[in-house]
Amino acid sequence: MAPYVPGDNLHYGNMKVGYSVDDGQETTYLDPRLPLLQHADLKDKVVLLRVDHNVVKKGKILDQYRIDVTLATMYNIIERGGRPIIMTHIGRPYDKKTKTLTIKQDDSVDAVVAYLQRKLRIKFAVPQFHVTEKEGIHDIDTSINWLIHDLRARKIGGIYLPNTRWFAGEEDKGVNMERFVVQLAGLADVFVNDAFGSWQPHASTYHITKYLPSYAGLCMQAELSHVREVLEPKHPFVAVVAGSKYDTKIGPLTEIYKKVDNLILGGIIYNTFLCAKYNVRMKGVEESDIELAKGLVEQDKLQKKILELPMIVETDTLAGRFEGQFRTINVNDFKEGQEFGYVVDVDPASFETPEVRQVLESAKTIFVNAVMGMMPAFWHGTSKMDEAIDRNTTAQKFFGGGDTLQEFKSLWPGLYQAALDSAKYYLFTGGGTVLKVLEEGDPFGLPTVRALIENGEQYGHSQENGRSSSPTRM
Ligand SMILES: Nc1ncnc2c1ncn2[C@@H]1O[C@H](COP(=O)(O)OP(=O)(O)OP(=O)(O)O)[C@@H](O)[C@H]1O
Ligand SMILES: O=C(O)[C@H](O)COP(=O)(O)O
Repeated sequence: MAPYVPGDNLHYGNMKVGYSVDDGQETTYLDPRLPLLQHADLKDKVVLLRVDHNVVKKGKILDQYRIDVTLATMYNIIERGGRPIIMTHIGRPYDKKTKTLTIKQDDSVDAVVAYLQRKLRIKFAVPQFHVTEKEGIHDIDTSINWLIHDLRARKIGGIYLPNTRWFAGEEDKGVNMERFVVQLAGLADVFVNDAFGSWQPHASTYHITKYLPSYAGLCMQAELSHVREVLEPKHPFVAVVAGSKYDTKIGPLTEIYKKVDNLILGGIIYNTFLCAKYNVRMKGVEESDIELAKGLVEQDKLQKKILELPMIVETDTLAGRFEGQFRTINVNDFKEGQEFGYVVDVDPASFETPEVRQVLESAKTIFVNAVMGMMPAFWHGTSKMDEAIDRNTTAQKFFGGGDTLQEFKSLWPGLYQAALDSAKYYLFTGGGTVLKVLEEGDPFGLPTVRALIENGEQYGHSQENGRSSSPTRM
């Protein structure tokens, strides 16, 4: 952010009446081809803003961080005369296997809208559209024009669309997608993408840029700048990749493997790796995923970068943590062909082995995506991991991901609060996105960011063609 320089009319004699304080934002450098929100003409424009407010679980917000970091963009849009229509996805309501879309109130944007209304003291309207069973919403019908009329007339502060993944076209690649994108584009004059965490090229994150002048929001810009520190890490570099989103995270793993000095796996990703490596089977781990993990096992045979957490927790039921129904098993005792129940956590003792301690204590950069165990019952491994990582006071520590941040906050509230202000920590809104950047080797190669750059070139409003060709100061 450039310092505020008062104009002549703000000087009375020798007295200065306007001044700015340091906003604490460091100078950041972005690809000059990226069109920035600051350069968009927003006056009286309806602005379609895509955010990643995917923070709702069972209808409740667990950690509002992902919302808070987009407030600056909302403020910027409104302050410069823009009228916002906001949209986010929540959860994964489309089941790829059964090809059905389930709309549950628990995945609605209502909790987010209530939070924003409390925080900003402005009114948001949430339009309702016709829902087809198992297929979701097919059309944005023209009833929304009433709301847009009120938005332009400033009777409401903003419109918040229903969960983007409730629309049949969001994840589709054919006619449904085209129809949805055209309807979305028809609502607004300008598109702003502030959803760093939503890297998947869907209708509302990617295809929309074909139809509207598009810009990167302020949260997106900050995250793209910081991701360089993970891309060009100080070594030794340790990455922890865990959680449940095996389908979107296994791809990046083989590339990340090349960049790290050590890789620690947890969650379903670790289970799948163990099944492939030791030829054992665990409940809930798909055969097709085990096949995919074999490449990683082969890769590790020579380089041995994957640091095994030896003690893991097996349970008979996924319903909770019930005495007598879960136990610790040791990877070193595995025998080929063995079959286990659900493996749902890493035993905290795994973080006390000399090898794991040494790797975590000597690291200069640590990146953590996701949690070690199935939440909320099996939090013990994650808690110990957070503690072990914090013991390293010299490393740069990066945490990224919706659940990652939520659990960090609920397990270690004091540490989480300190991390927000610490130069040694940075919290990314998207963990999967950082993995994708590590895979691509370039933050501006993310499909959603590339789409903004291409849009800037198409409409001639990239920074290069616009205000500045020098690196941008935020
Ligand atoms: N062993 C396990 N079995 C089942 N679920 C697990 C297991 N380990 C972790 N999980 C679940 O994984 C989820 C977190 O993984 P996920 O990949 O969504 O991470 P994230 O932090 O949200 O990152 P991102 O922002 O990239 O999605 C949690 O809901 C947790 O309960
Ligand atoms: O929570 C996340 O990681 C982001 O919101 C992206 O969600 P997705 O992996 O379901 O696209």
